[in-house]
Amino acid sequence: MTLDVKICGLKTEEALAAALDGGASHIGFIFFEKSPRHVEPDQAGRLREAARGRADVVAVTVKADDAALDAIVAAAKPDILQLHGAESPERVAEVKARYGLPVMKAFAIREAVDLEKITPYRGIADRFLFDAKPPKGSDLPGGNGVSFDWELLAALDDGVDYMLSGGLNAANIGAALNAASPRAIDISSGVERAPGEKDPDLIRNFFRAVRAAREGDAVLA
Ligand SMILES: O=C(O)c1ccccc1NCC(=O)[C@H](O)[C@H](O)COP(=O)(O)O
Repeated sequence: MTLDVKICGLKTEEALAAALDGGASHIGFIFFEKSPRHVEPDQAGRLREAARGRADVVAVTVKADDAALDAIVAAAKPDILQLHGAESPERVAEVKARYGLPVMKAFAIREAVDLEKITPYRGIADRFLFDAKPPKGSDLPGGNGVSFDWELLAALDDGVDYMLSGGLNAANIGAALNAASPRAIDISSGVERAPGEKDPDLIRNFFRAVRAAREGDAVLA
């Protein structure tokens, strides 16, 4: 089985190159002003060119309105829209129809009941992203570097396509892949030297750890 790997919150050509050379299937740009990873649509539009034909570009937004999404889609030309706020199933359907792009809907998970929240989104969202709940006081709905109990994901049926996210890093990715069987993983803080500052060496190290955990999977070899 292939494993998609998304490196999220990229802001520099150097970090982007490390992600693409490492074998990232997805790269994420954050459009959320309070985030240390925030990029303007034009900046993302310039950076995304390096990913063309190599990785899918994911635009991460939080309850963005049409005007904001119009600007992001026009400039950054994403392949996928990640909705990381409290967007309703109707809003997810509306966004999909408006842009003709696949939508990945994020959910914050702490306990089993949180996974039930995906039910009305099934058949609407193209993929789910399961992240941890933000710690108290955090301004960010994502990118907090905290993980949740991966064992909870065992309760999902095989039809649920999800990206495992939240607090992943080179030290825990082996345990995460053992606990759950995701088709996709996502990392941000775990490859940063400081909030919002991606470290190319940490990105390379993460890919090495993923490969080691998967014992030479062909997709990442
Ligand atoms: O990363 C952010 O700053 C962010 C801000 C607002 C909404 C979403 C955000 N990140 C979304 C992601 O997909 C992150 O990769 C995900 O939350 C995992 O982050 P981390 O726990 O730091 O690996």
